[in-house]
Amino acid sequence: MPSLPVEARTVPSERALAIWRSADAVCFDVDCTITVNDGLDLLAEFMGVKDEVEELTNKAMDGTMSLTRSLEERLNLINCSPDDIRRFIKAYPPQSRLAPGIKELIKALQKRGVAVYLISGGFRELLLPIAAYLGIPKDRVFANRMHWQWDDETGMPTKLVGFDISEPTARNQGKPEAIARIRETNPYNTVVMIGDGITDLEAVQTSGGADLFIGSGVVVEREAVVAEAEWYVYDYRQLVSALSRYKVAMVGSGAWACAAARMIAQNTSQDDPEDEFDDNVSMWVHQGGELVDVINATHENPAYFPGISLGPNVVATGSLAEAVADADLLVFCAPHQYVRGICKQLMGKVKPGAAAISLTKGMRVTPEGPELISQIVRRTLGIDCSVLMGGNIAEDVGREQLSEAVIGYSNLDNAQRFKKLFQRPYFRVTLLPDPIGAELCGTLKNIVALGVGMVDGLDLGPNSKAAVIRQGLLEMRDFCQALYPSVRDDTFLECCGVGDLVATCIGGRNRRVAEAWTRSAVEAAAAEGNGPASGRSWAELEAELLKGQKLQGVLTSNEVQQILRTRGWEAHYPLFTTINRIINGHLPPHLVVDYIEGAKAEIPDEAEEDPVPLPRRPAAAVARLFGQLVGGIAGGAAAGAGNAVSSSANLGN
Ligand SMILES: NC(=O)C1=CN([C@@H]2O[C@H](COP(=O)(O)OP(=O)(O)OC[C@H]3O[C@@H](n4cnc5c(N)ncnc54)[C@H](O)[C@@H]3O)[C@@H](O)[C@H]2O)C=CC1
Ligand SMILES: O=C(CO)COP(=O)(O)O
Repeated sequence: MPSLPVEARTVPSERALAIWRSADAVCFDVDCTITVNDGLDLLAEFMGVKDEVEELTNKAMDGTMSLTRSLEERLNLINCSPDDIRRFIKAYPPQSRLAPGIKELIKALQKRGVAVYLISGGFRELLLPIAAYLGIPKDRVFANRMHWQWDDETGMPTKLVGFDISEPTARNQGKPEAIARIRETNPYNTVVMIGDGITDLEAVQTSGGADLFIGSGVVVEREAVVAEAEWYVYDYRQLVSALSRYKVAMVGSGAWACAAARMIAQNTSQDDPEDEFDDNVSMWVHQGGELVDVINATHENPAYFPGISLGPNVVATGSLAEAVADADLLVFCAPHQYVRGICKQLMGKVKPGAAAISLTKGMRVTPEGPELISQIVRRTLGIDCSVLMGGNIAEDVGREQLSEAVIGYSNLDNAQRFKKLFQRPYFRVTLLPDPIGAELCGTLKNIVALGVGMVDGLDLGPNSKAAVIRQGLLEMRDFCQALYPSVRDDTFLECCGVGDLVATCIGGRNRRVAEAWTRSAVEAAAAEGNGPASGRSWAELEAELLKGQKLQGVLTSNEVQQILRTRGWEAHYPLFTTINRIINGHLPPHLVVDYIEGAKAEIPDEAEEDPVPLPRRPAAAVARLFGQLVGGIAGGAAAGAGNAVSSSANLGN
C-alpha cells in the first residue's frame, strides 16, 4: 500500500469503514488495551531487570531479533516465581491501567454481537485478569504460556523455566496464525485486528489472517505501524462512533408521521456511545417540491404539523427511493389507502435485512378477504413488520404530553430495537406479542369515533357517547376474534384498545369531521323536509376541516362492512352496520344510538351493493326513507336528543 500522510489514515477509507461495520470478530493486541505494557516489561521492572528486558523487547518489535529468542532471553532475565506473579497482579490491577475508551469500545462491539479476542505475545498468566475485567472469556485469549518447574514434594509450581513454544503467539507471524485458528473453528466472515506493533500488522499481511488492520496510537505511536496501517486511530471513541448505526426512514409526512419522526430524531441524535442509530432520519414527502425545501430549511412541516420543530436531523426528500435507500428501519406512516401503492413502488428498493414498523391505522379488503397494512408491507417487501399503536393524537405527542403506545410484534429483536427508537420520557412504549390485535384495534376504533362524532353532532350527552363507545369496543373485540381467533382479550384493555378508542373519541379527526357531517345532515333534513337531504359530503368536510390531512374511518367503515356483508355478519355488528348505513346516507344520523333498529332497517338493494369509495350524499332512492326517519329530529337537537334517549333502551343488545 502506498504511504499516505497520517492525516489521511485517521479518516477511514470506505473499504475500511465497511469492513469495520460488518466485523464478526475483533482481535485486540493486549498492549493497546492498557496504558502500561501487558507483559514482560512491567514484570521486568517489578523484578528489577527493566532496562535489559526492554532492550530485548525493542529488538523483537523492530524485527532485529526473532520473537521466540527474545522471549526466551527475557524470561531468563526475569526469572520469577508464581508468588511474584500474584504480587505483580495485585500491584497492577487491570482497572488501574486500562487504555481510555477501551472498555466502552469492547462493550459496544459485544452489544452488537461481535466476538472480541485478545491476542498477545505476552503471557496468559498476566493477561487473564485483564481479559476478565474487559468481559472477554478465557477461550478468547490467545497468548503464551509459561513453563514451570514443579516441586516434587508439594506438587506446586516453583520456578519459571521457559514457555510453550507451540503457541502461535510464541513466534513471528503468530498473530495471523492465531486468527487463522480462530477462523478454523468459527464461521466468521470478517475479522479485524487492532494493534500498535509490527507483529499486529502482520495479521493482514498473511493469508488466512484478518481482513483489516486498524493501527492504534492510543497508548503508543510506532512509526512503522503508522506508515502501514490502512486506518490509524488515536481515540477509541472514533471506532465506536464509526460502528454501523441503523438508518431510519419515515415513509410519510402527515401529522402523525411528523410527530413520530420528531420523537425518533430526538432519540437518534443522542450523544451516547451506545446509541445504535444514525443521527439523520430521512422523511419521504409525497408532495415533494417546495414542501421538501421548506422542511429542510425550517425543520418544520407547515402543511401538516405547523408550529412544532421536527429537529434538524429530520431530512426530507421527495424521492421515495432515496428516502429508503440504505435504511435499516422503515417506519410506515401514510394514510392506509396509499400504503399498497407505496409498497409497490418500493419493491426491490429496500435493503435486504431491513425491518419495518407500521403506524398506519386501516386495512385493505380484497375478494380473498382482509389484509392488514403490516401484512401488505410484509408480503410486498418480504421484510418483518411490527406495528406501533396507541392513543396518540399527533399534536399532543408533538407537545410532549404523556402518551402510551404498544409495539405489536412477531420478531422480538426488531420490536426491542423499535422500542429504543420510539421510547421517550413522554412517550411510554411497551411490547405486545399480539400484532394483529393491536393493529385491528387501531383500525376499528376509527369507525366507533365516527359514531361518537355523530352523537356530538346530535348534541347528545356523555351517557349516549359512553354507550356507543362500549358497544363499539364489544364489536371491535368480536370482529377481531371472529377474523383472527388468536387475538387476545387483554389487548382490548391496552392503550391500543380502550386507550386509543377513548383518545380518538375525545380528540380525533374522525370524531370531529363526523360531528360536522352530522350537523350538516341534520340541518339539511330539517330544511328540506321529506325531500332529498343534501348535507355536505364527507370529502368536502375532510378537505375543509382537515386541510389535506386524511380521514380514515369512513373508508374503514366501508371496508369492514364489505367483510360483514360477504360473511353475513351484519346483524352481529349492529353499531358498525348502522354507522356504515348512516355515513352512506342510507339512514339518518340519530339511529346511531338506536343501532339495533338501524341494523334491521330495510335498505334498498342498490345501496346494499354499494362498493367502497368515500360516500356521497344520499341517493334519491333512499331519500324518502331518510326523510321519514329524520322527521323526528327535524325540530332540532332537542327532538333528536329525545329520540336518542328513548332509543338508548336498546343499547347493549
Ligand atoms: N394524526 C394522528 O393523530 C394519528 C394518525 N395515525 C394514523 O397515521 C396514518 C397517517 O396519518 P398522518 O400522519 O396523520 O397523515 P395526515 O392525515 O396528517 O396527512 C396525510 C398525508 O398523506 C399524504 N398523501 C396525500 N396523498 C397521498 C398519496 N396519493 N400517496 C401518498 N401519500 C399521500 C400527504 O402528503 C400527507 O403526508 C393514518 O393511518 C392515521 O390513522 C395514527 C395515530 C395518530
Ligand atoms: O389514531 C388516532 C389517535 O390515536 C388519531 O385518530 P384520528 O385520525 O381520528 O385523528
